[in-house]
Amino acid sequence: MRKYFIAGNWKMHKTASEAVALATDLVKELKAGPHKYMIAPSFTALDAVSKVVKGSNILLGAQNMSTDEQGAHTGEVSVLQLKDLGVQVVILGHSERRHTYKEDDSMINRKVKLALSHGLEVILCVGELLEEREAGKAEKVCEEQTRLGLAGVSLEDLKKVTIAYEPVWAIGTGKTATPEDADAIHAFIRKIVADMYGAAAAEAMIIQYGGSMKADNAAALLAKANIDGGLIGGAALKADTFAPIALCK
Ligand SMILES: O=C[C@H](O)COP(=O)(O)O
Repeated sequence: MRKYFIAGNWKMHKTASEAVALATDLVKELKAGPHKYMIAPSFTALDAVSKVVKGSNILLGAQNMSTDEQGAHTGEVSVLQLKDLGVQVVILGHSERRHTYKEDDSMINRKVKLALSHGLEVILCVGELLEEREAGKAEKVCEEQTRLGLAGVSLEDLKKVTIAYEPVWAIGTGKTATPEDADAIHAFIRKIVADMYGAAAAEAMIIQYGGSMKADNAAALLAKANIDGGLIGGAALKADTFAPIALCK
């Protein structure tokens, strides 16, 4: 049986007490789960959720991080502050950060390198907009975001990186890439990683799919050779919609 990396990105949902309730349910439900798991609550709930997942098989993730270790960065959260709360994984370059908050590849790359230098795992998100897909540029966009996001990352540190392919037009829209289309982009991203780091590193790279992944389409997506897990938004907000994905065989 393949071992997948199933991650929940709770985005800007849930108060701390709601987050604790969901995390408590998930610790119970995923206890014997066969896969690797992560949940990423809002910054405001990290401390409380950290105490719930401690000692469980669920890693604690953050949804973003500052480019700098400390300093005059009003409203930002640093890698040291995340580590202080027990965060083990950080999602970087999510399309909502890229497109709504205008984070560019060089900023994302600084964050990737800073997180890795402090021993955090990174989920680096890449993915094209609808107009880019329609213009035949999906591969070009994913290649650029992968190459620029990973620039300067050593082969050793690459072991702590997961790539999440999230076609922006599929996020929160109910539209999912077909398993075949998603797999083709995943295979393409793997080729880029092979070109940058060699075949063994590319083979070992976990590439998650994200974009309206739900219990009823997860199995078909995860059956594809190049889809190694999921980064799940909407369906991660309830135990009874997340657990069936997380426990899939
Ligand atoms: O980080 C998660 C993705 O943006 C997917 O979100 P979604 O499952 O709500 O489409």
